[in-house]
Amino acid sequence: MIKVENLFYSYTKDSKYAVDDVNFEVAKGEAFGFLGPSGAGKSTTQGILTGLLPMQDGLAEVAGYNMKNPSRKMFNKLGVSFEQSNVYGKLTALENLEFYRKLFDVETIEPNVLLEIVGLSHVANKKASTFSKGMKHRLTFARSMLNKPELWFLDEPTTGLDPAIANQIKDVIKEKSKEGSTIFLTTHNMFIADELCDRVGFIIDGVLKLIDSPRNLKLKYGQKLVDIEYKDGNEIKKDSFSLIKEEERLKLNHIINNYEIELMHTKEATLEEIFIKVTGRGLV
Ligand SMILES: Nc1ncnc2c1ncn2[C@@H]1O[C@H](COP(=O)(O)OP(=O)(O)OP(=O)(O)O)[C@@H](O)[C@H]1O
Repeated sequence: MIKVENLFYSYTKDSKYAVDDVNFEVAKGEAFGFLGPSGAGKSTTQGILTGLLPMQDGLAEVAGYNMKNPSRKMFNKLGVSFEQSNVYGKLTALENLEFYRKLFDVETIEPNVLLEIVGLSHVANKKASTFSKGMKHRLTFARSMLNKPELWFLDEPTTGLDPAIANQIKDVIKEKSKEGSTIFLTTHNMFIADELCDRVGFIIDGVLKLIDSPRNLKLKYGQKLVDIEYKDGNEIKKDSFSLIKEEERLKLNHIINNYEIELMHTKEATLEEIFIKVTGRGLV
């Protein structure tokens, strides 16, 4: 669904690249996450793939269209929900969706249905200018679903939303993913990436450092640890052991056999820890 080869982009049109020789593919039906800190090149890549930024160097194919020469028809297949996306303040939530609906040549979803999904039904007839940032965000998200997109671009889909709404949005994304939509999601939130994505790419300073599934990354880079709390006389002791190192496993066995265990659980490496291991930098 997306094919990117040797993609470069420079805002200054020199050798200072915001996207620096990036290569990846996203298969149909896959949920792919672009993970990186602020300024890594996520939005720039997404901008090129959605036609907001012109192609400079390399190859980018999106939904079968070459981005050197994208066709208007391509937008019938895409859904785009970016943080800075426009909603018209003078129009109501419903009018906004009705307006955008007319831009598509394909079958669209009833705006009222979408407002229900994103929890904005009660303000359907209120002007968008009166909305909070989170509400505008949800309206943009609803707009991005109008044309039942085959390929859905989501930029920080849950940032700035209260936890209940964020969960609702995550559920919608999971549902669409199950139904077979291809998702290209950019975020610096590793929990979102871990929860929603089949594969993630780590990008930093415009360079895509590695791509793999969250599970493989955890197996490859994570060190399985067991945290344990146990009673030693009247004292509660805490310890942490690696399941990989023989010596530590023996110590763990010794504690299990000789002490009363209060609490014990395994701990996986998080994507954030792996990101730091791979790139030497954090996600913020
Ligand atoms: N319009 C612009 N003009 C000049 N430089 C820009 C412009 N937009 C982005 N950049 C630079 O390009 C690089 C990549 O930025 P980009 O916005 O793609 O990062 P990002 O990973 O999306 O960050 P964020 O998570 O903050 O959105 C950064 O060094 C940024 O300063």
